[in-house]
This record gives sequence, structure tokens and C-alpha cells, in this order.
Amino acid sequence: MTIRGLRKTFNDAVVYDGFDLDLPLGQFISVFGPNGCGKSTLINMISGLMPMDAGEVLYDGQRISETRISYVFQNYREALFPWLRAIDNIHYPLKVMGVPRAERKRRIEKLLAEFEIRIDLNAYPYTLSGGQQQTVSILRALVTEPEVLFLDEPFSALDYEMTMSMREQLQKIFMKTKTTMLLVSHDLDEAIEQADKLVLLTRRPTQVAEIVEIDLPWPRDLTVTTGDAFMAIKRHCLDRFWQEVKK
Ligand SMILES: Nc1ncnc2c1ncn2[C@@H]1O[C@H](COP(=O)(O)OP(=O)(O)OP(=O)(O)O)[C@@H](O)[C@H]1O
Repeated sequence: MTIRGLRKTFNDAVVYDGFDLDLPLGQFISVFGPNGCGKSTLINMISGLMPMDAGEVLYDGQRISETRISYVFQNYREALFPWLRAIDNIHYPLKVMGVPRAERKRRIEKLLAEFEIRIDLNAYPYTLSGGQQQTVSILRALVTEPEVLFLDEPFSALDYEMTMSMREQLQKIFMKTKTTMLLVSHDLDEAIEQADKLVLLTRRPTQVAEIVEIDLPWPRDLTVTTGDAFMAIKRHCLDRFWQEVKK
């Protein structure tokens, strides 16, 4: 994934100017940085949700409009269609793509078979817990077999227990599918735990402070996340983060 000369201003505030970034496909990438530095703006622009003032984003040489992408929003309550049962929410993107019903059913059954989903998918979203709703959102995002999956703070509205189990679930999905994932997180532990590479951003106008290699084995279980290597990476990231914040 190549980002070149990205520029974005809101009124007079320059968020990005001449921003470049190269990222490999097929990896889990997390984006972390100071408050308001433009993490969401970045993934909104590179996913095509928000126009950029200038710049270019290419995926394997192709433009975003030629790339199959999915997006998981922070606010799952507003992201799921409340008038559709969970299963019909998952059908929806395939329906929009014009996939015939029998083929849709086949693809969804295949997706569900890969994961241990203990959710009544015939239920309406409002009857499900927050974590269950966000799981449905993630399944809906995955059903189109995206080349890139964008996730903007997907667990920040969930409680601790649910967040832990969702992180585990997302790792399983990543290990099985090796879909390129781009996760915005304001939680440093999460940003390290869920990534092959952590993109650490500066204050505005935002640049890349450092791309930190997270060379830890998957899955990132308790042994990994409480181990010395994890702590050393966290210490390094925190050092760099404070350097940027205090500038
Ligand atoms: N639609 C908009 N109109 C005006 N300003 C905006 C808009 N969207 C974002 N901004 C501003 O751009 C800056 C970057 O916002 P963004 O939400 O991308 O940052 P962030 O790093 O994701 O923030 P946070 O750490 O709070 O999650 C902020 O100063 C924000 O106020």
C-alpha cells in the first residue's frame, strides 16, 4: 500500500501535508498517535470514505475504487441496520453486489463454519450484546472477502471482558484469512498486541514518527502480552510517543 503526498486541511487546520507511507499488504497494521493527530482521518481517506485535498493511494498498484475493501466502525449501534436480523445484515453487502441468494447462503455458511460464533443470527441487533453486535459487523465486513479491512477503534465502546474476547476473535480471523487489516487504536497495548507493524504518528501537521516492527509470535496470548519482548516494545513506543507529545 503506497500513500504519496497526502494533504488534508479542515478550515485552516492542516492535518496532513506531504504525508507519505508505504505498508505491506497481508499484514496487520495498527495506527497510534497523539489525540486528534488524524488517525481516523487517515483511514477514512485511504479507504475512500473521505476525500483528500491532494495525494494518491495505491493498493498493489490499483486505486481504492478498484480494490475490495470493508470497514468496521467504532459505533456498531449505528452501523448495523436495526430493521434487519443479524443474518440479513450479513447478507446485505452480497445482496448489494447482486450475488444470488443460494450463493450468498453458501458463502455465509462457509464464513460461519470458520469461526465459533455463538450468536443467534436470527435475532435483531438490539437484542444482542455490544460485543455480539460488533461481531456481526465484523462478519458483515468479512463476507465480501475484502482485500483490505479497515477498523476504526472497533472495541472502544465495549467493556473490558468483551474487548479481550473480541481482540482474540480478530486475531483468529487474521491468522485464518491473512486479510490486510488497518486498525486505529487509542490503546497502546491493543495497538501492539494486534499488529505486525505499528505506525506511530506525530502531532499535527502529522507525519510518521516511526514504524515499529512488532516481531512477536501469533497468537498474541497471555504469555506473549505479558512477556519481556512485549514490554520492551511498549517501553520503546511510549518513549517515542512522549517525545512527540512534548515537542
Ligand atoms: N469533519 C471534520 N471537520 C472539521 N474538523 C475535523 C473533521 N474531522 C476531523 N477534524 C479535525 O481533524 C483533526 C483530526 O481528527 P481525527 O478524528 O482524525 O483524529 P484522531 O487522531 O482520530 O482523534 P482521536 O485521538 O480523538 O480519536 C482533529 O483536530 C479534528 O477536530
